[in-house]
Amino acid sequence: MEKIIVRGGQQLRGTVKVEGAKNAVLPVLAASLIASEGKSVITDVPVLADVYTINEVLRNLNADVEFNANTNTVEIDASKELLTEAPFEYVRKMRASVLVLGPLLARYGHANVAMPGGCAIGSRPIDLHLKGFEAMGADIHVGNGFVEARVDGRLQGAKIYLDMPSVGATENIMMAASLAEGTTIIENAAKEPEIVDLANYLNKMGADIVGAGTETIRIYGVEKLYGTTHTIIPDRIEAGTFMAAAAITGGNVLVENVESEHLRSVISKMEEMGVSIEEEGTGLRVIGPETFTSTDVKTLPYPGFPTDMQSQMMALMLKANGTSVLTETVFENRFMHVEEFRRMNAKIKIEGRSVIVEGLNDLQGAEVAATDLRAAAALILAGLVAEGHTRVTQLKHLDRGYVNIVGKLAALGADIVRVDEFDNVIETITETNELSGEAIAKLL
Ligand SMILES: CC(=O)N[C@H]1[C@@H](OP(=O)(O)OP(=O)(O)OC[C@H]2O[C@@H](n3ccc(=O)[nH]c3=O)[C@H](O)[C@@H]2O)O[C@H](CO)[C@@H](O)[C@@H]1O
Ligand SMILES: C=C(OP(=O)(O)O)C(=O)O
Repeated sequence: MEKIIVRGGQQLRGTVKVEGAKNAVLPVLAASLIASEGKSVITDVPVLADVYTINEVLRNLNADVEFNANTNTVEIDASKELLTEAPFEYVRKMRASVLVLGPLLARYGHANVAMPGGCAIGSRPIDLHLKGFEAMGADIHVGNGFVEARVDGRLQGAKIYLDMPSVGATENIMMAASLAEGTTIIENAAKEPEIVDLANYLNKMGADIVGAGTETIRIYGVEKLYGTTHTIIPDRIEAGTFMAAAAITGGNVLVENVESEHLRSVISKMEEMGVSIEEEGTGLRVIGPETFTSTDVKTLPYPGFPTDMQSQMMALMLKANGTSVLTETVFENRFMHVEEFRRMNAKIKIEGRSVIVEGLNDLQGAEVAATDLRAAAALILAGLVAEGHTRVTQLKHLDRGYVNIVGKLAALGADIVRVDEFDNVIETITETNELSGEAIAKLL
C-alpha cells in the first residue's frame, strides 16, 4: 500500500505553479463528444487519474483521444459514429462520467449510463440532471443500475428551474440544450467558474449560450457543433490548498497561475485568520502568520466558500487561537476527515452539519487514511505542522485531483515523500509532470 510520509516543522518557501482545473477539464472533455465535425485540442490539461478515466470513457464510446502528458494537451476527434453506453467500471471510479449523458442524448437522442451511486461525501443523486432532460422531452428509465435517456428527434428547449444550483446538473443540461430545438432557460443555475469555462468552450464550438456565471443561463439551440481549441482555467481548489500549506507552516509562498477573482471567499476567510495575501503578477503571495485568529466558515455554492476547500480550512482552524465553527451545507456527509484529525490529537467535534474546532492543537503525527480527495490534502496539511511523522494512506483519492503534490511541497521545503509498500520512495521532487504522470498511469 502506497503512503505519503510527512514530517512536520518545515516552513514552506518558494514558488508553486497551479495546474488546469480538474472540475473544468472533466466537463470540457465530456462536451467534446458533441462535436460531430472537426477535432478539439484542449490545453493546460492536468495529469490526473480523473483525466485518464474520462479519456477512457470517451475512447470506449468510440472517440479518438490522444493525451500528451508532457504538453498537457488532449486532442479529441469525436466525428465518427459514437456508441451511447457508458459502463459502471468508469462511473464507479469517477462520478463525473455522468457528464457524457447530456452530450450523447443531444447528439444521438439516446444515452445509457451507469448510475453513479453515492460516495464518501454524501449520497449525490442525479435527479436534477434527469428532471432537466425530461423537461426537454426525454424519456428517462432507471433500471438494472443504469439510467437510460431517449428522445424521438431533437430535444426541445425548455424552462428549467433547479431546486438547488447543482454544478453537474447545470453542466449536463447546458450541454444537452446546446443542440436542442429552441431556447432553454436554466434558472437557479450554478455560477461556478467551471460553468463559465464550459460555456466558453461550447460557444467556441458553435453553441449560443448567454448568462453563464449568473443564476439564469439562456441556451439558444443550434444544429451542429464543431471541434475547437480551448485552454482550461487554473484550478482554484489546488491554489487554495497550496495557499493553506503556505499559511499553516508560517511560510512565504508565491502561488502562481491563479485567477484571484475565483478565490475571493477563500482569500477573505484566510485574511480573517491573519494570513497575508497579496496579488503578484498572475499569482498570489501568501505569508502565514505567527498565530491564526479563529473564524467561522459555512460552505455554499459559488461565490460562497467552496465545499472542496472545507477540510483544508479545517486544518488551518486546528492551529487557530480560539474556537472555530465550520458548517457544511453543500454535501450531507463531508466530515470523514474529522475522525482522522482526532487520531492526530485534534480537539474537534461534530454537531449536526457543523464541526467545532478547538484551537491551538498540538498535532501529533499518526497513520491516517484519506477518505476522499480533499480529506487527503487536509491530512497532509495537518502533517506539515504535526510533531513527528504522519503517514497518509488511501492515496487513490489524492491522485484523482492533485498533480504531484508531494513533489511540489518538497520543492517548497516540506519534508515529505511518497513510498510504496516496501517503503521505497516512488515520487520525489520533479519540475515536470512526467514522473507524476507515469506514477498515475501505473496506478490505473
Ligand atoms: C467534477 C466536479 O465538478 N465536481 C464538483 C461538483 O460536483 P457535483 O456536480 O456532483 O456537485 P453538485 O453541485 O451537483 O452537488 C451539490 C449538491 O446537490 C445535490 N444534488 C446534485 C445533483 C442532483 O441532481 N441532485 C442533488 O440533490 C448533491 O447531492 C449535493 O448535495 O460540484 C461540487 C460542489 O461544488 C464539488 O464539490 C465537486 O468537486
Ligand atoms: C468532490 C470532488 O470531486 P468529484 O465531484 O469529482 O468527486 C472534489 O474535487 O473535491
